[in-house]
Amino acid sequence: MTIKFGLIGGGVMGEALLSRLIDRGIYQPSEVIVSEPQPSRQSYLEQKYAVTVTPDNRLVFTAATEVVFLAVKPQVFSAIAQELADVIGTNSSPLVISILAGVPLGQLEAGFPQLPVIRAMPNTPATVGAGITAICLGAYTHANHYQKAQEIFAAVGEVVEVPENLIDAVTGLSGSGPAYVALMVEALADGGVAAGLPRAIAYQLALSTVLGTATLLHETKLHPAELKDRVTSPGGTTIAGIAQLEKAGFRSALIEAVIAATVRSLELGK
Ligand SMILES: NC(=O)C1=CN([C@@H]2O[C@H](COP(=O)(O)OP(=O)(O)OC[C@H]3O[C@@H](n4cnc5c(N)ncnc54)[C@H](OP(=O)(O)O)[C@@H]3O)[C@@H](O)[C@H]2O)C=CC1
Ligand SMILES: O=C(O)[C@@H]1CCC=N1
Repeated sequence: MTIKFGLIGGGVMGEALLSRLIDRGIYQPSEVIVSEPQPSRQSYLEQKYAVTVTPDNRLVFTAATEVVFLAVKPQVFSAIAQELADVIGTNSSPLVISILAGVPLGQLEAGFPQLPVIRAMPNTPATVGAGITAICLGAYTHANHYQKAQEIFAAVGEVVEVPENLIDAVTGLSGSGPAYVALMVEALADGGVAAGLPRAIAYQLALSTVLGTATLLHETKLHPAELKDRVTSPGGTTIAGIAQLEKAGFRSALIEAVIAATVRSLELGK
């Protein structure tokens, strides 16, 4: 069968995408080739997904007819672009999709001259199909490339299109955001333990509270401030907790976290 989808970098995000694309039948395992340097990781991916795995990025690039998906760390992008330089144009001009934080379309298009390129920023809930991905389109893309990227990222959650000048902010918010939320769940559970709850129950309560609140906001479209007001009884427990959060700069900490991650994303592209 023809190899249609090539994945360069079979790490956390590469595997998240790969597993859902195969699960959803968007690509058959026989249509996929993955390059990955680590032998233990190679055999893991080969056994789990029945795809072809190789250490050879050039082979992936030349074999894939539809899409080459870049899921390596931004720091190795230049080395990979150099490694692929003389095979670009020797295959069927695949759509290149990059999820590399910070690496701008300009650099991607310089690395893959004349090829359609899409820069994207997914997030780790993609692993369970609950991700959100922002995409921006390069200069050589057409409607069919946009549709292909939509199809691929819809397999792992929601998709939004943004102009490229917003993608670093997307990275600071939803790309990095799962770590902030995980930290919050952990800290809430710690608070429960400090207040006397057993660890397992504290964790269950913390996780369910975050999940339930997100579902409630999502389904009712309530404004977060409105939900906060509904929980907060006059002279009650919640306002006592909120006063403490405000004293500790909770909102400001989150705002500054998103800004710092956005700035770091911009730095990664320099
Ligand atoms: N993690 C996240 O939440 C998100 C990450 N991203 C972006 O996704 C990209 C990948 O991140 P993530 O999956 O977390 O990172 P990982 O380190 O888990 O995955 C990168 C993979 O690429 C492999 N690799 C390293 N060098 C090469 C090479 N020269 N050729 C081929 N493969 C190579 C690594 O192997 P080895 O381990 O042996 O070095 C590893 O398996 C990054 O650019 C990141 O900015 C985007 C959105 C969210
Ligand atoms: O931390 C990072 O750089 C990557 C990009 C977004 C999430 N993880």
